[in-house]
Amino acid sequence: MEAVFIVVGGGIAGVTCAETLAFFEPEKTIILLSESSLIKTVTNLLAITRTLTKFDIKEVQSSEFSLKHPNVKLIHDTLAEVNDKEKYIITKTNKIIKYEYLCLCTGAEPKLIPQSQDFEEILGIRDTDSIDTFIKKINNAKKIVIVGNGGIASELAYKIKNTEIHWVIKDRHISATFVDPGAAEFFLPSLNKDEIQKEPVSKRMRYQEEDFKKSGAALGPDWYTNLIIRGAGDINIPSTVKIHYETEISDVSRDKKSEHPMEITLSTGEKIKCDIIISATGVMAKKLFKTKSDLELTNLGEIQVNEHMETNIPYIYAAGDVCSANWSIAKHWFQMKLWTQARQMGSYAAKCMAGHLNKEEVLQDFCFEMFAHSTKLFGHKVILLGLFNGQKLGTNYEILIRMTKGHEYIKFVLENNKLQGAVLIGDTDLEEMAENLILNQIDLSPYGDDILNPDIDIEDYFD
Ligand SMILES: Cc1cc2nc3c(=O)[nH]c(=O)nc-3n(C[C@H](O)[C@H](O)[C@H](O)COP(=O)(O)OP(=O)(O)OC[C@H]3O[C@@H](n4cnc5c(N)ncnc54)[C@H](O)[C@@H]3O)c2cc1C
Ligand SMILES: NC(=O)C1=CN([C@@H]2O[C@H](COP(=O)(O)OP(=O)(O)OC[C@H]3O[C@@H](n4cnc5c(N)ncnc54)[C@H](OP(=O)(O)O)[C@@H]3O)[C@@H](O)[C@H]2O)C=CC1
Repeated sequence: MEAVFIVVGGGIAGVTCAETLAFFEPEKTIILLSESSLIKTVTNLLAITRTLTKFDIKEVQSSEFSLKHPNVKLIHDTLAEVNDKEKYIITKTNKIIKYEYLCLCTGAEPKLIPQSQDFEEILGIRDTDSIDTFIKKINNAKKIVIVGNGGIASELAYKIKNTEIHWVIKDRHISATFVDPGAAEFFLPSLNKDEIQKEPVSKRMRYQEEDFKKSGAALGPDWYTNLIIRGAGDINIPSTVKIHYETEISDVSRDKKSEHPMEITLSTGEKIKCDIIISATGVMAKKLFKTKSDLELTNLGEIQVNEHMETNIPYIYAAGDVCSANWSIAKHWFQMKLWTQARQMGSYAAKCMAGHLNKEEVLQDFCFEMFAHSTKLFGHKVILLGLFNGQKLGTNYEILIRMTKGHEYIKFVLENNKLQGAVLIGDTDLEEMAENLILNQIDLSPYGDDILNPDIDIEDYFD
């Protein structure tokens, strides 16, 4: 078997890469090697600003995907080996497929706390398989521990019902991978769920893959939208979330006879009994295949790519969570393992491969000029732009904040009176202006603190 392009991985990076190739190279053969038969694609893509997009995620069967992209052949298999000398791959079922260009989009997997090796009660969340296991276990749990302080921990602490939750974090404030202490303070009231949630008792999964191998692609944004995550506690008693700040799990033990069989010991010495432990402690690149030549990796095992998403091995590209941007990056951009970036990288890698094939120069995509992330945390709309937490700025920056409890939290990060980043929580309607100010580096000294004065329409200044 042979193809001009082989894309490995059925996550958003791989699927977008294959779709983009299908668009630019409709006459060429493209193979998408995917472990699962459900394909997640993006629909209703809408640009909110130059760098922010809004979209829906749609799951389609492979047959539907093939109908839409007739020159993409879907193969359900696992990449086992790449012979980059003779340019072919070998799959787990011993298929040999020749390629001209190969793009590795094999994603990542949860990086669990070390004690997970000894206890099956320590769970990670990544794909539909892992969420199935989690739902089954949590349905019987009255007391749980969540460890980690990023996106997944924040979502779970907010979303889980009818359970006593102990949230163990290393930092002084919640959701530290995304926000500063001020924004964390803004979020805290949303965690105290003093009302009983009046949601339907249905436990329908958003992602139904009953007949297929489920493991694979990361769940991605809105994964819990139609998912009721309930523990075994009294339905009439709301969840409680106790946050254990500035501490880590130093030990885990099990006593099967106890009402709550697991016990964790924190670095502070405190002991907590619980039924399950969720380790939401980040991800590590998934690279379980062999290559003839050595792929250049970071010390975290991510595949290094240059400004054209090319690895060090000729004709092999990589995109999404598995890769690390190893180019001279723009001042206001940095990599985070996010859905949007995986999609952008997949699409850009496809353009680069097509450009390489046709000997055309491809300019780097504009999306790598400025970091932009739109999400929802604790029920609030959150937009993060540029160096939103003063990343890369050392101590030489100023912060302007405007906050209305329960309504909005706006933070501008300025260096030499120029906007470097922004946190916009709530319906602020400031994303377009903030984006322009960051991209154009307009001198804001004439406006002073008025830039965040709610009585002044800042946009008038720039008309
Ligand atoms: C619970 C959860 C919620 C999230 N929420 C958000 C959010 O709200 N916003 C956001 O921006 N990001 C979010 N993310 C992160 C986002 O989902 C990921 O960054 C993104 O999906 C990564 O896409 P990817 O295609 O690079 O990798 P993956 O989705 O991991 O896909 C990799 C694919 O490669 C396949 N694969 C691996 N090895 C092989 C092999 N050897 N052969 C064949 N196939 C292979 C895997 O099966 C998988 O299908 C969330 C992640 C999780 C887990
Ligand atoms: N709304 C969104 O945009 C969402 C995005 N995601 C993405 O999905 C991926 C997985 O999410 P998640 O697992 O939350 O990963 P994140 O990388 O977001 O967060 C991991 C957190 O765990 C902490 N941590 C790491 N190791 C330990 C340890 N041994 N003990 C205690 N804490 C530890 C990290 O702290 P430190 O950084 O100090 O090491 C960090 O606070 C990420 O790429 C994330 O960005 C997930 C859900 C929602």
